[in-house]
Amino acid sequence: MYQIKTYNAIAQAGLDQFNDQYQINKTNDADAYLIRSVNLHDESFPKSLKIIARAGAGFNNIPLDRATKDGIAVFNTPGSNANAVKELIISLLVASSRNLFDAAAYSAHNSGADISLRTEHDKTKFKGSELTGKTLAVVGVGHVGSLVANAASALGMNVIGYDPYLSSDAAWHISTTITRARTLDEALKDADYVTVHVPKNEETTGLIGKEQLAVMKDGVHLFNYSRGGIVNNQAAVEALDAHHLQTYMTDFGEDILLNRDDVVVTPHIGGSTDEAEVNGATQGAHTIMTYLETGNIQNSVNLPNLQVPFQAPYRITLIHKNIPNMVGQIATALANAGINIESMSNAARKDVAYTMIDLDNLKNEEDNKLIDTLSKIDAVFRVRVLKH
Ligand SMILES: NC(=O)C1=CN([C@@H]2O[C@H](COP(=O)(O)OP(=O)(O)OC[C@H]3O[C@@H](n4cnc5c(N)ncnc54)[C@H](O)[C@@H]3O)[C@@H](O)[C@H]2O)C=CC1
Ligand SMILES: O=C(O)C(=O)COP(=O)(O)O
Repeated sequence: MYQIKTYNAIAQAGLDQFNDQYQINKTNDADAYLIRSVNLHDESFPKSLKIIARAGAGFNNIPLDRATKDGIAVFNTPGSNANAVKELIISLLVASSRNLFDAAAYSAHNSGADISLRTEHDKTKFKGSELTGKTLAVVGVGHVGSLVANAASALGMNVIGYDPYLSSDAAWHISTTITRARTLDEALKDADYVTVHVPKNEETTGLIGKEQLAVMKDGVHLFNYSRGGIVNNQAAVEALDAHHLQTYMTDFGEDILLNRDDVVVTPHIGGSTDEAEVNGATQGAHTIMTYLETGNIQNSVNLPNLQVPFQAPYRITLIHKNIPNMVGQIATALANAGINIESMSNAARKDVAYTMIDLDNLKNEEDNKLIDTLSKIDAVFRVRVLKH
C-alpha cells in the first residue's frame, strides 16, 4: 500500500485517479506528497518520502537541492493551468485598456434621480483605448506565455516575445506572427503592455526593476502573474508615482501596493479554475503512480528524464551523484551479491544522475540487504526495489 499526503486544495477528480493500492492522508509517513503552493522550505521530509508532485507550474515553494539529497524526485504538471492564466491575462488586458475596475467602482456608487445625466457627463473619465494595433511584450514564452502571445495576436495586437531559453518544443506552439526579441530591453521598449511569465529563481528575481521600467514607454501597463519578487514592487510604485507606469496588476500582494487606484492585486488566482485544478491534480496523480510503480521519470524538475518499459519482474532504481565510477560501483555491488543484471539505464542532469537496473531474479529476502548494500555506496541518495 502506498501512502499519499496532500497539501492545499487538491481536486477530487485527481484523487479519484488513485487505485486501491493507495491511501490518502492516513499517515505522515507518506511515500508521496501531492501539493500546490504550500511552502516546504522549512519542513523536513520523512524518510518514507520518495516523490513530491506539484499540481501546477511553479516549484519555488520546494527546496529542490535538499529534496535531491534526500533522494526525493520532484515533479510539476507542465501546462496544466496555462489556459487559466492566459484567460485571466486577456481579461486584465481588456480591464486595463478600458478602465474597467474604476468604471465599475464609479457605477457602484452612482445613484439618484439624475443618474443618467451624470453618467453621460462622467463617462468621459473612463474612456479607454483598444487592444488592436497595440504592442504587447511577453517575457517568458513557455506554457503560459505562448498561449498569452497567441491569444493577444489573435486580438490584433503586435506581440513581441522574449525568452532566451525557449525550448524547441515550446517554439512549435508559438504563432509565426509573434516577433522574437533578442534582448529584454528590445522587448520592452515599444510595448504598451508588458506581461511576465517566467519561473521564480535567482536569475528572475527583480527581472523587472528600475532599469527595465525606465526602458519602457510612458503609459505602459504591467502584469506580474508569475511570482512575487520577479517585478520589483518598490520600483513599480515609483514608476506609478511618476505616471510613467499607468497600471500595475499582480497576483502577489505586498503592503506597498495597497490602496492605490493604479494597482490591481488579485489573491493568487491565476490557476484557480475548475479545469486547471482538475488537470493539475490528475496529471500529478498519474506522475506519482508512474514513479512509485515503475521508477520512470518524465517532467521531473530535479532529476533527469528516464523512461524504460518495466517488463522484467524486478527493477532497482538509484538516485546518486553524477560523478565517475558510480555505475561501475553499483554493478560491482550487484555482482558481489551474485545478482545478474538484465538491463541497465542511466541518465544525468547536472550533478545528479539516475540509474535503473532490471533483474530477472531477486530472492524475496534479498530486498533489504540489497538496498542496504547499495545505499552504503558513497554519493547514493536513494535506492528502491520495485516488483511487478
Ligand atoms: N498566478 C498563478 O496562479 C500562476 C503562476 N504561474 C507562474 O508562471 C510561471 C510560468 O509558468 P509556465 O509558463 O507554465 O512555465 P514554463 O516553464 O512553461 O515557461 C516558463 C518560460 O520562462 C522562460 N524563462 C526562464 N527564465 C527566463 C528569463 N530570465 N527571461 C525570459 N524567459 C525566461 C523559460 O525558458 C520558459 O520558456 C510559473 O513558473 C509560475 O511561477 C504559473 C501558473 C499559475
Ligand atoms: O501553478 C502555479 O505556479 C501557480 O502559481 C498556481 O498556484 P496554485 O496551485 O493555485 O496554488
